[in-house]
Amino acid sequence: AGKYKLVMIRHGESEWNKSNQFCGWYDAGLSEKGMKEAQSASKALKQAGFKFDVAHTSVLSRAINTLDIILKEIGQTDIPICKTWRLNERHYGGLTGLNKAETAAKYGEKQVKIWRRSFATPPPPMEKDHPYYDAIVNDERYVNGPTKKEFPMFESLKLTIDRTLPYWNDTIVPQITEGKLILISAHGNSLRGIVKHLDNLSEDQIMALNLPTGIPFIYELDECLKPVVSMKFLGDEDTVRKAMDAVAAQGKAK
Ligand SMILES: Cc1ccc(S(=O)(=O)Nc2cc3c(c(O)c2O)C(=O)c2ccccc2C3=O)cc1
Repeated sequence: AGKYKLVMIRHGESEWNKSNQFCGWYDAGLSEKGMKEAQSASKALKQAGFKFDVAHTSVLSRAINTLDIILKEIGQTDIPICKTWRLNERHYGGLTGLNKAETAAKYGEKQVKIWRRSFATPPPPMEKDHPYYDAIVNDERYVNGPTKKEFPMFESLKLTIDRTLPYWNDTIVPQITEGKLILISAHGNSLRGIVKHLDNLSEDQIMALNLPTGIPFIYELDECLKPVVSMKFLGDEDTVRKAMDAVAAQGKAK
């Protein structure tokens, strides 16, 4: 068993996941299904009996609401919650709001394939005339950052990881080494940054990994924060098996 434990969860399905649109920094809410996923995650966490000291999440409602549902269910709504843009989902730039058909129609299948397979190729920027430009850029939830200079108009997976890891190293790691039990409720791509770093995964390996939504997973770390237990899913037998099969299958997907 490791010296330190850490629990993470990718938020449940959002209204825009359901309609298969690039969500990114648009503040879509959880769908009914997404709320149910958070509820069942709560039961698994309650079962496990974790006593969290602090929680970290993004500034987007779908991750915050997932965390709130969990903390209510396990009766730990009194712990500090740290919200940071650095745990936000990847910013999909000009693709924000587009669905699969619109993306292919606008940019072509070839370009979609390139984007899909690349670690450092960014999507087109979100221009000032984008329907969600003002709502996102002027949102007061960003008063504590990013700065005007840092505010992304698009992100590759590489750029997303590069802005998530400083928060992991500078804020979360010190709390772990102080012995705090931490819960992180975040997004597919910001959690990829943490998992890639912890398990020292390659760019291809992390791109092949799609974390399941709404299923908590544990890392146990040794005194050097090296994982002795990686991505241990929590839940009933069926949920855990499905999650492990899904993650394993993707790893093989070419
Ligand atoms: C909203 C949506 C569009 C396209 C698809 S897809 O079936 O073509 N699969 C797909 C597509 C992409 C991606 C993807 O993972 C994927 O499975 C991306 O990661 C991606 C990243 C930056 C720009 C564009 C893409 C991207 O088009 C799924 C969902």
